[in-house]
Amino acid sequence: MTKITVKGLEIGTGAPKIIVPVVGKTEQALLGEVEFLKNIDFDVVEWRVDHFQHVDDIEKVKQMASKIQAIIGHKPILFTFRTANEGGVYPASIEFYINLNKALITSGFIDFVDIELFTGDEYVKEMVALAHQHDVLVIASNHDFDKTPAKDEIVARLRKMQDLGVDIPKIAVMPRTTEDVISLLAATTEMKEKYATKPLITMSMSGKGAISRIAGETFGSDLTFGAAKNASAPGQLDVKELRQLLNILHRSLA
Ligand SMILES: O=C1C[C@@](O)(C(=O)O)C[C@@H](O)[C@@H]1O
Repeated sequence: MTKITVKGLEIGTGAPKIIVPVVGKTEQALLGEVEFLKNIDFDVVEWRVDHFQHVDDIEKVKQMASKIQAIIGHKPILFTFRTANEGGVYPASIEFYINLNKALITSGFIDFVDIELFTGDEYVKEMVALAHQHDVLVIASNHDFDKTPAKDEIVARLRKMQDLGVDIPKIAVMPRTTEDVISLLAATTEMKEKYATKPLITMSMSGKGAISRIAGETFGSDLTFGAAKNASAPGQLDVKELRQLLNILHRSLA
């Protein structure tokens, strides 16, 4: 499996790396969250721009991205415009989704961009090509906030993302039963052991699925989301406790 190194962070080896979301609505709230991260032990910051009150203003979004980079740019920055269909808070047209992502990919302010698989194969391929021209890595994503698809379907979606050329495939699903959590973990291991040529991110959401957010080193997920001030999805653990748990499991595996 190839590992990826971004701003000195090695992804795909050792304990899973921690991504912390920032979800501020106003400029002040957002920059406050980013400042707060200066004293937090984490690996990647995710700006969930769909929470930002000026998300519809591309110039303002670029300005904010430059401010975030100025504060915390020694760590990798992931730009995520989550659509309402997949759990985001701002309903945007596909045209706007594409334009905003393109503007940020070419801005020089981000290291990773999140692109949703279901926006379409051609679009994903186009974004991958553009991102790679600008030294930006692509995390493809898919979310099901209602249920957990069958194991084979989860593996098929992750393989499809990989085949489209993205750098990190990601899937987040909602468990209704403990068996659903086991399906997500089994899919992760199957993907990792049989097909993966890239690092992966998988998680089962909510309290029931929280085990999947700490056990990535065992089952094959290379990054995990933890909350600093505010969570961006159900089941995210506090970043400090998350690091401790990841380190405990890493030591027992070593
Ligand atoms: O895709 C994901 C994963 C996530 O939904 C989670 O369950 O931790 C949180 C989101 O902010 C992120 O973009």
